[in-house]
Amino acid sequence: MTTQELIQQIKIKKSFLCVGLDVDLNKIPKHLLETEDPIFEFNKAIIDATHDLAVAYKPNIAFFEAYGIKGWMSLQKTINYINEKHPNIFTIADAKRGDIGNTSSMYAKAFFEDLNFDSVTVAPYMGKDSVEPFLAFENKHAIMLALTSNDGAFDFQTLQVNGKELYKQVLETSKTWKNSENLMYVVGATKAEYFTEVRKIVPKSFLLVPGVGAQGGSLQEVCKYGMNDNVGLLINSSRAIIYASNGTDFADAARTEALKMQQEMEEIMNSKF
Ligand SMILES: O=C(O)c1cc(=O)[nH]c(=O)n1[C@@H]1O[C@H](COP(=O)(O)O)[C@@H](O)[C@H]1O
Repeated sequence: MTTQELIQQIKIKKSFLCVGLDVDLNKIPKHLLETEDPIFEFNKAIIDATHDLAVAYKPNIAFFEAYGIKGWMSLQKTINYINEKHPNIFTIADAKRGDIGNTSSMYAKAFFEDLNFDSVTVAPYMGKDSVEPFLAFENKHAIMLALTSNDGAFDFQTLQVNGKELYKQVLETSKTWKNSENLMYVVGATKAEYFTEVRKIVPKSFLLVPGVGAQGGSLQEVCKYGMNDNVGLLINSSRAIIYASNGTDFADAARTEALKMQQEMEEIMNSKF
């Protein structure tokens, strides 16, 4: 999907919500465990209940890999279901990859060619040649960790390097890489006070923002400092939406939570544009 198409969808749906698919068999409703593929059945129900309210889905690959070959097959069924039923929805493989060039090329093939995701999350620690292979695909995007939502973000990302905080250096350097227009960045909602600085360096880029809901970040604060003229934000919520209920009403409960977020987003968009 192109960035322009994503912007279009945000305008049509009045939403910049990304629903995170972090499926844990210990948390899903018990009746689904009797089906042949509980992870897929869970995802399918969540997607059916929220697709008109969300512009993106983010399966977190760890939650599939944890179940071995079966989990990987559930992932494939999930991405195929989204691509076939809802081709206008932006898909994110949250895999946080990045390795020497030839290895990164294979990771990129796995997520872009085999599974046909629109984007994959990558870690910047190994530098240019570990990220550029993900940028070589037309209409595909690498979403690079810049300032993450967890407490450990302060271990390295905010340390001073060359007289500035490391995350700023990461953002600046990445802009010099080949096909950098295919880059988006992760900035955690729990770090709302940093968005002004981030926007000084990457005013136009899309930011994937996890950390609202279960991690306590504020949608209003993020939008205040992080929104640009095209919205430029994908706000992810995983647990607060998908585990709103663990009863047979789980999909309806997920829809209610997603609707609350979408309505808040619509209000923000109406007041800003
Ligand atoms: O790359 C991510 O998506 C990510 C980066 C980050 O800084 N913090 C973060 O929480 N995430 C992911 O975003 C999701 C957040 O889930 P909830 O806290 O349940 O909404 C998880 O899949 C995390 O792995």
